[in-house]
Amino acid sequence: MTVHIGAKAGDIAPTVLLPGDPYRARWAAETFLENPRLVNEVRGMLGYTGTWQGHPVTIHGSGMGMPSISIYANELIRDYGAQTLIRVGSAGAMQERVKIRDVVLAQTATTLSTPSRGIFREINFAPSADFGLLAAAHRVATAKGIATHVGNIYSSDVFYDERPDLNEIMARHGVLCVEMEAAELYNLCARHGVRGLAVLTISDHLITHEALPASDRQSSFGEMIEIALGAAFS
Ligand SMILES: O=P(O)(O)O[C@H]1O[C@H](CO)[C@@H](O)[C@H]1O
Ligand SMILES: O=c1cc[nH]c(=O)[nH]1
Repeated sequence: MTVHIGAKAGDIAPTVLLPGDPYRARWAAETFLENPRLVNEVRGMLGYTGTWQGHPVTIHGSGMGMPSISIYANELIRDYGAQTLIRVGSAGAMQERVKIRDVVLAQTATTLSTPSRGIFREINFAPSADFGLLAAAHRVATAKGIATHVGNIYSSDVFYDERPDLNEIMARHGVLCVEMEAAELYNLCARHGVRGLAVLTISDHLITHEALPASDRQSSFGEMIEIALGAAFS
């Protein structure tokens, strides 16, 4: 057990999927895993472990924002030995060609700052996905006929942004979408030498202002879960 995860040693699989929403963790575990069992509910941050095609998998909420995912990713890696961490999250599209419900594979994550800034100081570290996982996710998606966008995303500290000029600059530099956790996940995976990837589904559109309801964000993003699971065990 750790401060934030009540699972016993051995209850967490080496492969962990990390949705921001703990209820998406429950939905994904009940929908995609065989024999899912609840292994954590400290602070309501639900975590389930089961198997997928015979492979042990944990699906655990990360909470919203980089400080929150930092807590869970640190404990999962350092205390439970997680080796592969795949964020499965929602995101807001920043390009017209990226549509609602499209899937984005985050090759890199641009930020203004992350919880790791205190370590990196003058270094503009480039948070990047594990290439093997990224390539596998692209192969799995292509084989399933799911079109994906692959590229740079924006990991923001805020959902309600008072700086529209930042979005304009990001969009002009080809950034595909905005979310709130991937950059710090990539920083931590690099630091600890484990594999990290973010697979995202577009839930909002910053240009058209379309937005999916909370119920869809919780329990209708199956394609990204299938891509994440397929990539983890390719
Ligand atoms: O749907 P999740 O995975 O929580 O991801 C996105 O949704 C939350 C904001 O609504 C942030 O956590 C953002 O990154
Ligand atoms: O961080 C996020 C997540 C979904 N949609 C957004 O606009 N921002």
